[in-house]
Parts: sequence; C-alpha cells; structure tokens
Amino acid sequence: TRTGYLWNTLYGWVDTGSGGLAPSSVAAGLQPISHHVAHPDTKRRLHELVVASGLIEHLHELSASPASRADVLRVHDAAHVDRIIAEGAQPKGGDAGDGVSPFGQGGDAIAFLAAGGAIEATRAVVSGEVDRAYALINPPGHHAERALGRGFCIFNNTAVAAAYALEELGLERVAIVDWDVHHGNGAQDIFWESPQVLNISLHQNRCFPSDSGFRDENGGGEGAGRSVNIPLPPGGGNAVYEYALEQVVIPALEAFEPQLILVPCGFDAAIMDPLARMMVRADGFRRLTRLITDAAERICDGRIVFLQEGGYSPYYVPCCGLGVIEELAGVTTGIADAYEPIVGAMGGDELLAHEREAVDAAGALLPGIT
Ligand SMILES: O=C(CCC1CCCC1)NO
Ligand SMILES: [Zn+2]
Repeated sequence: TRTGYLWNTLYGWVDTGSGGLAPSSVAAGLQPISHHVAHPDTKRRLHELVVASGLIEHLHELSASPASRADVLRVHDAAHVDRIIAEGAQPKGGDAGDGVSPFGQGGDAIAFLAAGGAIEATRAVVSGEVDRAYALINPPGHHAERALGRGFCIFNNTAVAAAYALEELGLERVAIVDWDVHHGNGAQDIFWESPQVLNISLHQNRCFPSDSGFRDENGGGEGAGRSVNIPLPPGGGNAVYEYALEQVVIPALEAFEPQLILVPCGFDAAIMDPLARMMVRADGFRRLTRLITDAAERICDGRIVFLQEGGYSPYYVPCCGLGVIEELAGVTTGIADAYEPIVGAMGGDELLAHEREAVDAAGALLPGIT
C-alpha cells in the first residue's frame, strides 16, 4: 500500500500567543505562559518522530498548497472568511471567533494552507496516487462552523475536503468519522441537511462544546439520519472505543456505503491529554486505525484520509501519531510506546457496563441511516 503523508513547516508556526488557554490577563490572574495548550510544538514533535524514526522513508510525501477562497466558501460564509483575513492582517493577529482561539499575523494564510493540505490529501487518495493518507495539518478544523471559528479551529479542514470531493471529484457519498475526543460540531453544523455526508462523532460527553454532541442530534431535512453522535462517559479507554467502532461506526459505514472516509484524527482521547478525561493509549489508536482501514478496504476500495485535529500532550501525541501512521503504512519502526510501562496498567482495557450502555444507546438510533 502507498501511504501519503503531508506536513508543512508553517503548520508549526501557528502563533497561539502567551495564554495557557484563555489569553493572559493581570485582572483575571492569568499569568503568561510559554506554551498555550494548542502550541504547535506538539504536532511538530510528531512530524519529527515520523522523520527521526525512519517512517518517512516508507511514506509518499504530499505537498500542500493553500486552499482557494472558493474552496473555503463551499462550507463557510464569506463574512467568516473575510473576518479571518482581516484578523490575520493585524500586527498581532486575532482570534478564530470564540475568544480562546488565537492566531498570529498571517495565521489566516496558515489556515488556508491547512485546508489546502486536507484537499491535497483527499485528491491524492481519490485519484489513486496513494491508497490512503495522513495529513498532519494545523490549525485544526472540526469545531469550525459555517459562520464561526471556535475551539482553536479557523476553517473546517475536513468539511472543505468533503465538499471538494463531492463538488470537484464527482463523489456522491462521503463519510466523516471524527474520533477527536471533542464533539465534531463543525461538520455536523455544515452538513446538517446534506444526505451526501454521513457525519459520525465519538467524543467524551459534554467535554467541548458542552452543549452539543448528544445522541439525538441526527440531522435535519434531507440530512435526517446522516448525523451520528456517540457521547462517551469520561474514563473510557481502548475497550470502549473499539466497541464503538465495531458496534456503531462500522455498521453505519456499511449501511451508508461511502466512496471515501475522512477521519478527523485527534489524539486528545489519549490517557495523557490535558484537555479531556479519556484513557486511550497508543496501542489503542493503532487498533482503531486497523479496524477502520479494514472497513475502508471492504467498503470503498480502501479510500481513507486522516486529518489531524486535536491532541495536546507534547509527550504522548508523538507516540500515538507514530502508531497510527505506522499502521497506515504497514511498517513497524521498532519504536515502541515509551510510556506504555507507565500508562499500560492504568486501565481502560475492559468494557465497563455504563460504557457498553452508552454505545448501545447510540447504536439503537442507527436504523435511520440507509
Ligand atoms: O481539541 C479541541 C479543543 C478543545 C478546547 C477548546 C476550548 C476548551 C477545550 N477540540 O477538538
Ligand atoms: Zn479535541
């Protein structure tokens, strides 16, 4: 199998400012700090591990070019795009829209490059140039709605890629399987009424946004039944994610028969992540990758594109990402998860009753998908 890989130095230049999460503030007692939780170093470290491990030699490197304005306008309002460009023109940049998603001067250009990276990886897979691809893009996108950037997301990279595949590559059915630990509200908002996009999100219940991602949010109009939410109780690890894929995600994909699967892949469901309370380990992400790529082989000639979303542990994101990309490439570099001796015994490997119930409840709503 030929596995595409995409990174760009500018993805490591996203300037997340001097705040930890919210901007620093004397009045609020928020000291400046060297690294914002979403500091790009975390993703750059994953890229460096892909190179230093030698895995890069087994990958087909893809090159991003900026998405065009038209590419982004397929899924975002012009007012949002224009506001991002205006914010990016300011000497110290601006914010995606919710006040806790800062970016520096020219951050708009990097956001266009992230969306362009998603398009390029999708083009390469659909054209058959590569069999599958991993786009290590930044800034992330899955919280960005049609008219608003939020949750560190500026443009919805995955939605841009899906719309490009439908409108420019002639596809008719695209599935999104978002396993970032936070709700994929952006694609749900953008494709709410679209029967051509099956949007599936697994996420820690109420983690972020705290008011969306509930099981009964299933799409509207022509898109009824095309939105699947699997809210999970905090503390879930490898077992509940595997169970959710086997019991809900893969059956939904088999019913919908997409021609392409896009995976907004965040590593913030990992056991060492600061922005959620789940317990997935690197070996768990590896198994999820095997499960969904096997499903892609059965359903859509293996056409699957992974698009980087969240993941905030500079220690553990590289381990998780290496596991996923090794699995995609069918290569083992021999570099094991160095944290396994510490985190391996903490649990998450047995499916607990309340976890099974949460997944089964989401699965009970599946019949609406055809
Ligand atoms: O990783 C993320 C960002 C979540 C944070 C955004 C503000 C507080 C939680 N979304 O996928
Ligand atoms: Zn996230």
